[in-house]
Amino acid sequence: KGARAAQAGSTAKPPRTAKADVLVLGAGLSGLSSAVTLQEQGLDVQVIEARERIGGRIFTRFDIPGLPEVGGQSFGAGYGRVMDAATRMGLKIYQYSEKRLRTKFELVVNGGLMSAEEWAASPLNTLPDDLRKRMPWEMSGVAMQGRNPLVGSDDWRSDANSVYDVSIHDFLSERNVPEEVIRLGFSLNPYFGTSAHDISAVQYCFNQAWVAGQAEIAPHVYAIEGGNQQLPMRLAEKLKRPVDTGREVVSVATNKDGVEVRCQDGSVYRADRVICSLPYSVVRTIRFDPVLTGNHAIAVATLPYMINTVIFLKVNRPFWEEDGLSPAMWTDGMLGTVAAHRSGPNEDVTALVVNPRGHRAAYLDRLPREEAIRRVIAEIESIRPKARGALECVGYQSWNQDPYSAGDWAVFAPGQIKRFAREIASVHGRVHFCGEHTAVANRGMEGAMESAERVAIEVMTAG
Ligand SMILES: Cc1cc2nc3c(=O)[nH]c(=O)nc-3n(C[C@H](O)[C@H](O)[C@H](O)COP(=O)(O)OP(=O)(O)OC[C@H]3O[C@@H](n4cnc5c(N)ncnc54)[C@H](O)[C@@H]3O)c2cc1C
Repeated sequence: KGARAAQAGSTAKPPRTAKADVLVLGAGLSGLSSAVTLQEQGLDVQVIEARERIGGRIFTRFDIPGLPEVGGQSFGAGYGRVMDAATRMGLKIYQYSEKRLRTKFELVVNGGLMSAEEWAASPLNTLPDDLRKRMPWEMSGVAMQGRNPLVGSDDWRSDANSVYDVSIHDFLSERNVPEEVIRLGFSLNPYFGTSAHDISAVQYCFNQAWVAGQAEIAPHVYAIEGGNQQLPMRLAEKLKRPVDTGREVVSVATNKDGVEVRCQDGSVYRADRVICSLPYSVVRTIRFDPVLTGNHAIAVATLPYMINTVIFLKVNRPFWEEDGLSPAMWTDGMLGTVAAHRSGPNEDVTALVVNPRGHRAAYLDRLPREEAIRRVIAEIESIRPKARGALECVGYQSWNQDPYSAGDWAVFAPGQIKRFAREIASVHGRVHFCGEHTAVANRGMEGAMESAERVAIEVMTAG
């Protein structure tokens, strides 16, 4: 409890007692969006939030030049709900420039830089002959090409597709995709899970179908001017009752009169209905009375969350101009990927964003923070000697170590989609569930908004 309070930066406010029609747990995008909708329908809504900050997994570092995003970065042309909400909140959407998106990766294998030609000829490259000239980061696309059985992005939960609910490794292996293609594409810098073995093929197929659908509308990527976190902040400003921050929910009890929610600091809230928007990685630490049951309980207890860390390194000298290479790197080591953050009118590179995922992020999590930072900078300096003395850590977010997310986005292990995807947001008496993990046809921020819409209708139509 102490550690959580310290992480939340909570300022020992006195405990509160309050009552509302609807209590929303969590002031991320899904919780706030459902709260605003229900308020528009005339309900009295109170949102409570553990952190002192609004926005959850949308987190803009307003204090770092260039306003880098620590969480939700960007969105595609099919993010209708996000775009509509941003416009309604008076925010401006801009299109990422080509320059910002297309920073060329340098390849780092075994701790050393390799050009495309060197990679093609390297004994470390054990790809089949026809793929030797392709780069490792292309392998997930190569493997999935022409092999996605999903028709659209909303049929991933159907009975017909449950036969593909095996690991992405087994799915591809059965289709004769070579081991090395699978390893490079799905186990080194995985977008989902920690390796090709612990993630459902349907998860990847769903994502691929969804991304393709976005690109079909328009092949562009967007963000909110001045930082994505402004969207949840503006939504919060619309609420008649201010969001109660620094209140960490520890129990949810339902009786014949309604629901009682208790917080770690002793605050007690009562309401007719509760919307729980917290990630299941956190919900599983909360006491429910009566307890959750069936496949919903299994989902809450076991749904895995991505291990993902975002590290911002301020660049005091453009060392890449000295070694003539791109600042961005794809590595097969501890750093994961290193992206170049561009800001300012000329879109100069002002920071490197190191993004280890899966086992590599978990490894860094096990080190004391100072040591992790030291090793990350030392690793870059070893790969790029001209970077010596040029880097300074200005932000370090391990989403896995953060007690209020306990991971990044939700992912499905093999067999879990078939087992519980359709019951993942079952109504528990007077308690309703939303959040990106419960979305059906979308992912990320748009998934959070989609789930908010569904849960608001659920509450409005409840007896
Ligand atoms: C590194 C990263 C990159 C991403 N990139 C993208 C992207 O490019 N595009 C995209 O669409 N999406 C992206 N996402 C995902 C997107 O940010 C999330 O899907 C979305 O913000 C989730 O919203 P939510 O409301 O479901 O959950 P959350 O934002 O997590 O909201 C839940 C809220 O509950 C609060 N809470 C937790 N525990 C308690 C408790 N015990 N008591 C009270 N409150 C509690 C949390 O503090 C939080 O505010 C990214 C996420 C991360 C982390």
